[in-house]
Amino acid sequence: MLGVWTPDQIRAAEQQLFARTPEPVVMRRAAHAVAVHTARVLTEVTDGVAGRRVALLVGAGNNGGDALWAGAFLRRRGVGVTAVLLAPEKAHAAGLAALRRAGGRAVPAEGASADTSGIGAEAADAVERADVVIDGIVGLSARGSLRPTAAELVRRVSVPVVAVDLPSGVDPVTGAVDGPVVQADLTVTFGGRKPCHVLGAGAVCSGEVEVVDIGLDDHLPAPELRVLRPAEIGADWPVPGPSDDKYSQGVVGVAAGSATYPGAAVLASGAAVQATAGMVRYAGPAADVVRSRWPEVVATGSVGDAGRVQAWAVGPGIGLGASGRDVLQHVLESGRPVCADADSITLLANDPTLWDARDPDVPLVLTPHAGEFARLTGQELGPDRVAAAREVAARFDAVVLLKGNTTIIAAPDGRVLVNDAQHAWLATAGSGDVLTGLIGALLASGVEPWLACGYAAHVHSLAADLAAHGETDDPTEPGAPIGASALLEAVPLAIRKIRRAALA
Ligand SMILES: NC(=O)C1=CN([C@@H]2O[C@H](COP(=O)(O)OP(=O)(O)OC[C@H]3O[C@@H](n4cnc5c(N)ncnc54)[C@H](O)[C@@H]3O)[C@@H](O)[C@H]2O)[C@@H](O)CC1
Ligand SMILES: [K+]
Repeated sequence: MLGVWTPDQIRAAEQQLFARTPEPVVMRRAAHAVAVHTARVLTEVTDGVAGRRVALLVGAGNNGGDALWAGAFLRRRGVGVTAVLLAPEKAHAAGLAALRRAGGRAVPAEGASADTSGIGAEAADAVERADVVIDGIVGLSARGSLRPTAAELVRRVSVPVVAVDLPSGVDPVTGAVDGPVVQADLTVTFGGRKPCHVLGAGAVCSGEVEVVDIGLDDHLPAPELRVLRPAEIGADWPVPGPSDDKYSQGVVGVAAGSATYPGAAVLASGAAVQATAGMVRYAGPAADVVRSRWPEVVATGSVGDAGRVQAWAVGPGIGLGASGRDVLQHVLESGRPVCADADSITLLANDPTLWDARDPDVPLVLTPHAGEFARLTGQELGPDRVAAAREVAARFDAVVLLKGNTTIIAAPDGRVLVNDAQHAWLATAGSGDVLTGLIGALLASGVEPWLACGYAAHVHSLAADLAAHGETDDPTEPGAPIGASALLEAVPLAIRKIRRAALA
């Protein structure tokens, strides 16, 4: 797993490091890495380093200091470097001196200009003629989006941007963006990923993220968030072994859909079929439709007749009436792990006595989208989705998978996984039903619920990406919209892909 640490965790570790290694030494390490990566980007876009031009956007703090020192290192490789100072009187003194000693220039961002923007002519010229821009406007101490002068400079950038630590304008803790922001091609960060690199708009604005070792590792506590690597999901994805039979791999029960709306039943059952090789039982009024689409599913009319299962996936399309409530109650009373989605979340929100049906020792997974989350908690979801998911996981003693372009998976003990889809192809009717089936199947196979959600979320978003790109299988090519059936069809491709990653 990749760790993600909050700015507070990083700052505390940094203080411990500074007790042993002086701050300027650490900053030079950080800045040197920025310079090395910028040189790589320069080579990619201009086929060379010496004689190329780099503009540094420099704010008031140490983030700007990193940029200035990176500029000094680039000067040594023959790059023409101009620092554009957003707060000239507050610019990092040692970094600025290092840049000047190395032959770099520094100009104020504001000054007499040819237009009404207030951007000085030299600053405008530096940004517009640069081959690569380094964003050192603001880092870990960022508050809010870019201020007007910085925003105006950033608006003029039309070349690749290397962000120091994080793209300026994103909230370091939540990844939220509510105004002008830097869109980086590459973010060079220090010691470990920060939440803004993996959450929401921040993840998009970060571009590629390079983590540089500056000696913080020994001082970092357990990470606040974690991101699963495809290879580890692939290595752990349940597949049959020589001694397995259909029962030993886990039987999943699917309680979804209705006679009028059988789609949810077909999709959730199909996802369970595609996810693992054991057995899928369907229980509900769409039994005939499910059987005709998925002949391998053992389908019955009601949960009472379903037979033994190792886990239940319940909710999509079961309705909010008495029959849906009965289904949910039966499933919760079964003493088996349950993935409760869609209508079951609303049913739980409408009737809190349903919580009494649950055996507290048996894992429960809740998979709300923002609307269901608000119903369940009685309050709207704010920008800090991680804190919200963690709080609700603890409150309901359940694993909470909060849906969105960035999926947050919180366990009751506070562990949080993040899955950033990096695309929006999953925004299609029925995709949630597929996710429910995937999670149910993994629970039945005995995968720990928090990980089961992480595995399912990853395969779900990967399958959508593969389906959208069809035969090209190339995410840099334009994709085409998909429906949930195409998503479902791509699930085996996605599983093969992560299993292949595990072999590499
Ligand atoms: N934490 C670490 O381990 C290390 C941190 N380093 C660098 O230090 C940075 C943090 O430095 P600082 O704490 O000095 O803070 P920043 O450089 O992030 O911010 C400096 C100042 O900018 C102002 N500011 C906040 N939001 C703003 C906005 N939206 N627009 C304009 N100005 C804004 C604030 O008043 C703040 O004091 C990191 O991001 C990283 O680049 C590195 O030098 C190496 C080690
Ligand atoms: K920055």
